[in-house]
This record gives sequence, C-alpha cells and structure tokens, in this order.
Amino acid sequence: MFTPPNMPLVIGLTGGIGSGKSAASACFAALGVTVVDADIVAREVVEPNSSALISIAEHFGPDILHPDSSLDRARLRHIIFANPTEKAWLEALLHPLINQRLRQQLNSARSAYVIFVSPLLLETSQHELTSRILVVDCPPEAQINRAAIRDKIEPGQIEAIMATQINRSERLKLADDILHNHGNLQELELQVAKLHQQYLALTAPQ
Ligand SMILES: CC(C)(COP(=O)(O)OP(=O)(O)OC[C@H]1O[C@@H](n2cnc3c(N)ncnc32)[C@H](O)[C@@H]1O)[C@@H](O)C(=O)NCCC(=O)NCCS
Ligand SMILES: Nc1ncnc2c1ncn2[C@@H]1O[C@H](COP(=O)(O)OP(=O)(O)OP(=O)(O)O)[C@@H](O)[C@H]1O
Repeated sequence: MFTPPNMPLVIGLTGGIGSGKSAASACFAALGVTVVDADIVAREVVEPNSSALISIAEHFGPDILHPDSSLDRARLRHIIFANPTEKAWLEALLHPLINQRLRQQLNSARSAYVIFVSPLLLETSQHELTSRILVVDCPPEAQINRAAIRDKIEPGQIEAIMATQINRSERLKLADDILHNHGNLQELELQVAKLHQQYLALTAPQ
C-alpha cells in the first residue's frame, strides 16, 4: 500500500453525481474521521473578489455573476456541461488552485486516516494523493432521481454531467473498496462502520 510522503493514510472517496459521496462522508465524519472535500474547496476558490472569480467574469462576461458579485453557478453549469472547450478552460483555471488547497488540508489532517472526497478523483491526477480508492455506487436511475430532487434541476442536466464523468463500470474496476448505496441511509451507515474498522486496522502498527 502506497502512502504519499508526509501524509496520513488517505482514502479517496469518489462516485458519480448524486451517488452518495456527501452522505458517506458524513458517516465517516460522525466517526471522528477528518474529511477533506474537493467540492467545498472548489467553492472556496471562487468566492467573491477571488482572483479566479475575476478571471471567470472576464472570460464569460459579467452576466456570470449575481448582482451581489457571487458566481451564478447554475448559469456556469449550463455553459460548461454543454461545451467541452469551456469546461476545459474552467478546469485549467480551477484545478491547480483546488489541488494546492487540497494538499495543504491533507497534510494538516490529524485523524488516524483521512477521507478525501472528490467527484473527479479518477478523472484527474487527484488519485495520486490517495493510498486507496473507495467508490460509492448506486444505479444511474437513483443517481438521477436523488440529484434532481436535491438540486431541483432537470434530469437532462444531471445526465449531461454524468456523461462527462468516468462511466460506472470503469469506476468500479478501479475501486479497492465499494459502498453499495442502493438501499437506505442506515444500510450505508452500517457499511461505513465496517470499513472504518478495516481502515483503522490498516493504520495500526504491525
Ligand atoms: C460548474 C459549477 C459552477 C456548477 O456548480 P453547481 O453548484 O451547479 O454544482 P456543484 O459544484 O455542486 O457540482 C455538482 C456535481 O457536478 C459534478 N461536477 C462538478 N464539476 C465537475 C466537472 N468539472 N466535471 C465533471 N463533473 C463535475 C460533481 O459530481 C459535483 O458534485 C461547478 O460544478 C464547478 O465550478 N465545477 C468546476 C470545478 C470542478 O471541476 N469541481 C469538481 C471538484 S474538483
Ligand atoms: N441511501 C440513500 N437513500 C436515500 N437518499 C439518499 C441516499 N444516499 C444519498 N441520498 C440523498 O441523495 C442525494 C445525493 O446524495 P449526495 O449529496 O451524498 O451525493 P454526492 O455523491 O455527494 O453528489 P454530488 O456528486 O452531486 O456532490 C442527497 O440529497 C442525499 O441525502
């Protein structure tokens, strides 16, 4: 098992949109495990007045901002998931900033192991920061239903996002561990509790 230098054991948690990454992370956090979340960091780097947000407004025009100068995320979502060139432009701007903050957070984590949750762990170099890949999986119909209800966006938008993510079978092939999230949240919690014991055993001195 590979543990990057100066880092605790990092478990990379990934899955498609709406698969249950945040729900699974919340279960790990409730067990006292530090969670580093790429989606949270991705929001921090585009806070009002940040250099990244200024670049985004220059590139896409001032309409990409709300009147209070915050990012109009729904507008940007419609643009980038319909246009691969614009998606690549946005990622080239944001991913280095996101990765720099993620490294800092992973390095300063102090729990026995860390859960690093990211939707793009397997699609980007972020998996290089991890020692083990944990995939949360559920049928695509459940992903679409859950994400549509949570975000109040049309299923077509969710399918457009899914089409830009690694497909389900490829993702599962790359998994060391799998959380099967087709049941209820209690069933997910039970699977997390089992894995927690396994991960603690991996960090115990031999
Ligand atoms: C386009 C944005 C503004 C839309 O924001 P919105 O609030 O509507 O959605 P949110 O950020 O919650 O993303 C919802 C889900 O979409 C998926 N997703 C987000 N970004 C990407 C991406 N670049 N590629 C594929 N899927 C993505 C993830 O499953 C994510 O959890 C936002 O997704 C964004 O800034 N994306 C680019 C940054 C990025 O690559 N983030 C991924 C984490 S590193
Ligand atoms: N087993 C489950 N039963 C019922 N609802 C669930 C279950 N797992 C997750 N959900 C709900 O489905 C929605 C999507 O889950 P969650 O936000 O954890 O997905 P995610 O993988 O983090 O999505 P994203 O990639 O968009 O960030 C949430 O509203 C969550 O509460």
